[in-house]
Amino acid sequence: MTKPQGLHQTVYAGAFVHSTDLNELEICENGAIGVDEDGKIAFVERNVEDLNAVVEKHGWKSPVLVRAPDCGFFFPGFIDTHIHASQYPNAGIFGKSTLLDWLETYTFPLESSLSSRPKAKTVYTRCVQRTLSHGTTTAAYYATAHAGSTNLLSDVCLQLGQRAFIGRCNMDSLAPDWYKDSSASTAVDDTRETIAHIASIDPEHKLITPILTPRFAPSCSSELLTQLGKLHAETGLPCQTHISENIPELELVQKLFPQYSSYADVYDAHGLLTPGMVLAHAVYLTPKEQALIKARDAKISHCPASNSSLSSGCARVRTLLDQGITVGLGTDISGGYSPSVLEAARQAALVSRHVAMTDGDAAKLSVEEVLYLSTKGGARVMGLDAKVGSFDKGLEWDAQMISLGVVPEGGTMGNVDEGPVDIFGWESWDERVAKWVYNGDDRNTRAVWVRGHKVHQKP
Ligand SMILES: O=c1[nH]c(=O)c2nc[nH]c2[nH]1
Ligand SMILES: [Zn+2]
Repeated sequence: MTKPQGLHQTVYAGAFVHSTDLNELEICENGAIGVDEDGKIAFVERNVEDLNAVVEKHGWKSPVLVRAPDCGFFFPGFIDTHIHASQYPNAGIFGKSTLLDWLETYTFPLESSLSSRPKAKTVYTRCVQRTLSHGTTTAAYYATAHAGSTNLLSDVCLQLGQRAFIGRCNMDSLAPDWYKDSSASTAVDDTRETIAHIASIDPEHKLITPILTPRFAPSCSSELLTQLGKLHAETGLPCQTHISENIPELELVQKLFPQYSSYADVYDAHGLLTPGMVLAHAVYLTPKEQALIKARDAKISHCPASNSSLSSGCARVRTLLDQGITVGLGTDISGGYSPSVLEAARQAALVSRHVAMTDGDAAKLSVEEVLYLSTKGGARVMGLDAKVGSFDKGLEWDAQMISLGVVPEGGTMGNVDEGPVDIFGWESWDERVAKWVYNGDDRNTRAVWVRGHKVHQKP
């Protein structure tokens, strides 16, 4: 992918909402954001009364104008810091299973079946279309152990215009014979093949970046973790894995890696606990592990819907944030049932209230905080905060246009197709945003852009 083709100077006018900090959401009712031909934000104007004067001030001749709907706003694209594209067909299918039996019963058979390229193409195309339609402009994907199908996922993301991190799943241990890497060295060779493929289709990683992906410690030999640690140091590529998701998994790690002091220490000892590492779940981290993660500046992907679905536990997000650890949100399809980061944000808020029932009110996450985690926090987790996550000059235009339903006078049912959020007109802007967080879905996502390119339009 080279310079975006066919872009015009565009002014996005109307309300915009974005996070400036963990606790702070800027809501600008009359804004104008200018996006240049490279898909970058050239100016952000507030309290705009005369749009022509703004355009003139910036010396723009005849830009394209895109207006937010009357009861709507522009919002940064969501960043899903942990999602298994290969598990998308199983979204919602988990019964009463928990992590280790869920992997055996549902997950390995489905992932293994994606050795079929036509099947992988169907699954990946639908997954990317679906997540785009929910406003996900960046996703950190797990594919499968197959290099060929993993490459196909990179192709699909590039073609459909989604910013993505693509990881071939490394697993040479404790998995069925019919679905695992035959050795550490074949696993690394296959991973190198996926890195080379991305270099051939997007050499500058403008949209697609490889991400090293040891599935989790129990499914990797020490030799494989060592080799991936070396590859991480050699290439500087980011890395993702799972950590401390449920109790039997912790016991398994203790059994398999008795020489290490903790789960986090296993990754650390293999050169994998670095600023480029994204650790999903982190439900049962000890204070010592949290301190180690903070010291190494590794990042955490909070996956609340998955943690509830597989009855894994409740991650202590407030504690992690208070330690200064960088946290983002993950849908974790298909441990999680929904491809929507908005749903993950809602679940993060609700799970934090369950935590508050035992730990106290300070654990509660606000609307502002969960929206931060789903955008700017996610960008920091993925090392993208100089590119995306908010509406600041110089960042790329990864954005979604949200519309909320306006209830007509008399309350007729005329416009229920506008989506599940009913705005009566007397709500403050803060309240409108809160209603979107707790009730909204993809029907409210009217259009989505990545690097200035429109990648989804509600039909
Ligand atoms: O939520 C999860 N999904 C997975 O696919 C997986 N593999 C190991 N551990 C895991 N956790
Ligand atoms: Zn996962």
